[in-house]
Amino acid sequence: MIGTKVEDLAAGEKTRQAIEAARTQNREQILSITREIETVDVFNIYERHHEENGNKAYWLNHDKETEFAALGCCKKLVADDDRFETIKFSWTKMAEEAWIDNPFTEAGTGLAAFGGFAFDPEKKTTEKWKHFPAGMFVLPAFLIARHGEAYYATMNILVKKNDDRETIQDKWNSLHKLLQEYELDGKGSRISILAMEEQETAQWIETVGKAKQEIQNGQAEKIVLARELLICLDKAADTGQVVRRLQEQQRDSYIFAFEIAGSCFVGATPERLVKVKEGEVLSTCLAGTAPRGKNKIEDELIAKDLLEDTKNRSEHQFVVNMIRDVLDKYCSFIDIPAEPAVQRLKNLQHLYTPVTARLNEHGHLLDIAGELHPTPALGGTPKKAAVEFIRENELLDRGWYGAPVGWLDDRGNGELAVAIRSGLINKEKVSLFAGCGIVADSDPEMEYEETKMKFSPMLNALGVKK
Ligand SMILES: C=C(O[C@H]1C=CC=C(C(=O)O)[C@@H]1O)C(=O)O
Ligand SMILES: [Mg+2]
Repeated sequence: MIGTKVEDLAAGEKTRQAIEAARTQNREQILSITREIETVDVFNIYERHHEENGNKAYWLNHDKETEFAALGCCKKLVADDDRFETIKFSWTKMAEEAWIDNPFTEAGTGLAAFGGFAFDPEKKTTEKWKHFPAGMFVLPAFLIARHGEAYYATMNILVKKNDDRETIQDKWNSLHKLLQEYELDGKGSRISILAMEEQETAQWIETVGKAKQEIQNGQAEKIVLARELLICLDKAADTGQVVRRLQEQQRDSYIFAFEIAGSCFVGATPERLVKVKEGEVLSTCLAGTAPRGKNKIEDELIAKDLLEDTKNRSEHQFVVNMIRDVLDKYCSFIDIPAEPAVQRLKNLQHLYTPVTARLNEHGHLLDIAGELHPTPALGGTPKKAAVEFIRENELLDRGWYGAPVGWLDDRGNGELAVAIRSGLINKEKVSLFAGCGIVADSDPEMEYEETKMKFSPMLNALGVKK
């Protein structure tokens, strides 16, 4: 692994500088070393890695070009108030101060952090989300990454004042060892569901009626309401298996998993919030839903109806308008097609409008994310009124559901997806979440059916057939 021989890393200039700085400044320094490695199974590494009460994360972007296994924790950034700004500030500072030995320019190599945000920091949090704060990004101890056909390993280490070259070489050697150990094939056991319980179905439908009333009274134009499905398994879920099934079944989605002290937030989302790559900005408007047909012709007819349906089109247009307004502040050359297209997923179809733009000089991914979140695909319009309605009326704690998750690197590159089609796994207890956009002419029963479709990807990943 990592070539045929273990490189003498300690001889590197950055290593020397980090050790020297730790001594002279008498404080810990972050040292980050990246090298290209031979082909590995990134997911297998994620699946097999285990640290009691530790952190790990997995990310596979929707076009399958970027894949990360982020293992352990070198440094954790946590934020409460002003969370997007706080994370941006602390991440930028950390990146500036770190000693980074990364010979590659590819976005996502070198120093990169993984994490996300809670949907609404002002909502009272419940016990089950206790490990998922308002904002949290982790600089992993080890990062195994695939960018296209190239594979990289990164070690992030806190160099203390008494550390020497040997300490650093030992840690690098342990990364080698870990990669060798994980070269085995991983297959887990099956899980079965003991009980499944919808949370307050009748009340949920009532809340949809209340949201419609709010809209008819002119307090809001759109409000997204979510509901929760509680599942009890016969044994603690094999979260690796769940991720593996999501990968196999949800081919056009972002696959993510954030495991923190035994709790795992996992999902397969089709919705990009924002991506920045060398100043190029990509965002996605995704709202408006219909089922898949039984065959090609039925699929086409449903898609045509979806494109012509005024209720779904209005749901969608709120998202397009808001994303345009936010990007206008931070970008130039904004390109948004006038009409949506249809995006087909395994279990449903969505109205979809891709957005591209060029980031202005001082704009940052987290500035855009902070203003976009929640877009009217997850919050509503206007944002403030919708979020307040959700806070007061929704009977569940969304935690990280519906909020941005993803990664950031030290050069302003990164990607955040909207964490939908997801669930929180706490051993044998699982909470799945699904929501839908309520507009003036929503039918509560139909909205309920729509959320049912949106549970399918996670139910299938848990091994439940619809
Ligand atoms: C809130 C969810 O979906 C959003 C994204 C796409 C389509 C949506 C809709 O048509 O209602 C929702 O706005 C969810 O899947 O939990
Ligand atoms: Mg909808």
